[in-house]
Amino acid sequence: MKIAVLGAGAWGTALAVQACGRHAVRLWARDPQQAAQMRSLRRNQRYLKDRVLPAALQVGADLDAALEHAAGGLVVIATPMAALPQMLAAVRERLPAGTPTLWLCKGLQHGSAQLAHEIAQEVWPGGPTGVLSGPSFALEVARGQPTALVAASADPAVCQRAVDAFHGDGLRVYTAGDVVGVEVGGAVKNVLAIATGIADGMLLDGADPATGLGLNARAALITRGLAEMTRFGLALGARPETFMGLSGLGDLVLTATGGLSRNRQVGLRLAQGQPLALILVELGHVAEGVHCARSVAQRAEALGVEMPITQAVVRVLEGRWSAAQALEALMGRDARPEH
Ligand SMILES: NC(=O)c1ccc[n+]([C@@H]2O[C@H](COP(=O)([O-])OP(=O)(O)OC[C@H]3O[C@@H](n4cnc5c(N)ncnc54)[C@H](O)[C@@H]3O)[C@@H](O)[C@H]2O)c1
Ligand SMILES: O=P(O)(O)OC[C@H](O)CO
Repeated sequence: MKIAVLGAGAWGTALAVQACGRHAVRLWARDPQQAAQMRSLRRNQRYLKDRVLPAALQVGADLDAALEHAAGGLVVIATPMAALPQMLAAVRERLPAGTPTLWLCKGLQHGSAQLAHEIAQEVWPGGPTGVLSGPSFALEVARGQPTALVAASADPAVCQRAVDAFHGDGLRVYTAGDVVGVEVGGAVKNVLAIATGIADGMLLDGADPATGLGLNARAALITRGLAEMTRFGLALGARPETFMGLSGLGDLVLTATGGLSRNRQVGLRLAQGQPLALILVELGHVAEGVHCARSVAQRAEALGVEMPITQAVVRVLEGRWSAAQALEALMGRDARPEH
């Protein structure tokens, strides 16, 4: 199969590397200098430097050439959420016959608070599109470590194309029809990973500094966070079982506890009092939870869905609350039934 991966960050590079053993893969980088460096060094020095790029992987900065390569095969959009509308518009314009297209980004659009498939409905109504999500640190996939993903689309043929492209060689790709649920899980887990990072980074008198507020607190945040994610998703029309799957509980556990998570790292450093702007510059990668926390909170409020952990993360990110104030607010809430 001919595949174009649009976006040469950590995740796009990892999936391109994984697929190029069996398919003709072309990886598009928006920066011509980065593309040239990747071709000469056979490494993505900026975003995924630990993995040598296989000789078979084509890398370039010509978007037309990448899309032409993928005609009739598969397009994978691996940019952050912010670039999704322009990427979808490019695919629609340059591949008018319609080539199955998946996005990997996890978030809500800043401002409109739209999920990815809602953007696609506007930009490319009826296009053969879907989402590929699930618990997956790029570095582990690039190294060939076992990973399970889920491809969701209203069109089963798009899910099948994702399976044909990526299933095998250490990757399992499950399929689903619940696009809303899969996208909500991917977006909200990033906000919750910031929350657990904050909790794990806080210092409490008499507690082990290595575990911050403690392991009890971390488990409580993950569980109550899952309840928030599920409430929000159900209000948007998702199916409850999706939140027990790879893109819900699976990705939440990975991102909230895994040291490789950028969103968790943001939380850990916020708890130490570091300024957000500095954290983001030093991170050098996108942390989607930072960009979408406010959108999740706004959309939940409009739907009448209570998301106190998300609200607390928004206030800490905006500098309106310290980590200690967020803890006080969450622990001070009235008692209530669990379900
Ligand atoms: N890294 C992971 O492990 C991982 C896993 C699953 C999903 N994701 C999601 O995939 C998306 C990309 O993550 P990443 O880790 O590759 O990010 P990254 O920060 O490593 O790289 C982002 C890439 O997107 C490019 N980019 C940024 N703005 C762009 C624009 N306007 N137009 C075109 N390209 C643009 C950058 O040049 C860079 O190549 C995010 O939504 C992330 O949540 C990441
Ligand atoms: O590093 P993060 O926090 O962006 O998370 C990466 C992936 O989404 C984990 O599945």
